[in-house]
Amino acid sequence: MRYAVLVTGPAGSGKSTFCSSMMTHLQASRRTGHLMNLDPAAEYFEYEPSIDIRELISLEDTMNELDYGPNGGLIYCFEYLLQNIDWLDEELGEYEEDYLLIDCPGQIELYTHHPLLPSLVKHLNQIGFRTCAVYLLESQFIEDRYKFFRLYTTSVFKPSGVLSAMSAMVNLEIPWINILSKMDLITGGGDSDDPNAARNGLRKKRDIQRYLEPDPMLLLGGNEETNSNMRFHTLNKAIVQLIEDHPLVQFLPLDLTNTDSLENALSHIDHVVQYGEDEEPKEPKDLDEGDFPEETE
Ligand SMILES: Nc1nc2c(ncn2[C@@H]2O[C@H](COP(=O)(O)OP(=O)(O)OP(=O)(O)O)[C@@H](O)[C@H]2O)c(=O)[nH]1
Repeated sequence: MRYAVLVTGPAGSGKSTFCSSMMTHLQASRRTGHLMNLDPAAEYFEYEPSIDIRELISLEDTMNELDYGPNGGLIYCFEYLLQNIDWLDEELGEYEEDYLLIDCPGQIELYTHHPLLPSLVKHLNQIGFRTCAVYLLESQFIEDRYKFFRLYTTSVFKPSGVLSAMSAMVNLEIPWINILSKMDLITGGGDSDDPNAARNGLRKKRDIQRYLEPDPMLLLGGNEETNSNMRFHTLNKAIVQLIEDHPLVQFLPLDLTNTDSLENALSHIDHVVQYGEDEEPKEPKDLDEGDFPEETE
């Protein structure tokens, strides 16, 4: 059996860094894998991919020759890949390695409502790959609970981290792991001179648990909402209800600077790609109840 992991997530969420850390970790664990780049606009890789869509087609050439913008160009590149799927089959050859890690582009439209990735997954299944996806969301999202949970406004309405993960899951319909990336940036609050820093850090970790299994109750009592449109509020209320009624999205925290955390992510991937998703996902190892102090307020 061959295994493939689609590494997805918004731009800058850490997909390429995750792929290269995972490749290094696989090697250190005496396991093997191959990295495939699916981003026709990628410029630099810390870990050189062995299969690269840019050898078939590049975004820059597409934009120059067809006068497309970056989003239209990306879609064209994916359509071109699917029309020339023999190229991919040839590149994949007889790989029987542990994993094919597929580093995807950062345009979330590709995951949330285009049929292109589902078509690619279907093809991989047909040629004998068991496929799962990881969806990375930056841990900084939890610093703004509105941005994490529901619609928020800049100049336009934008879907939150939870909503975009949810719509990608629904669009792709394959075994799935959501990962909260860049956990090394969650310092735990307070600087090192602060005598309460360690305690604050643990309290912050406790809050994080409410984001790993998204608890929309975190939104109650907030007053950061600035949008005065009643219909916006009503819609957001319905979204909160939806998240509560359908707890589809859960996150695994990942700190790439910590080998145990990487191993934990890899063992989740191993499990999900082989057996599908558990009814009861495993508890993240590094956030046991015992790690947290009693709440005093
Ligand atoms: N501190 C920290 N920084 C990270 C981590 N992962 C990625 N970064 C940084 O975040 C930035 C984006 O990382 P990438 O791996 O290129 O993200 P990406 O999702 O592949 O980006 P696109 O391909 O543009 O969608 C880079 O500056 C990385 O060095 C992490 O775990 N911790």
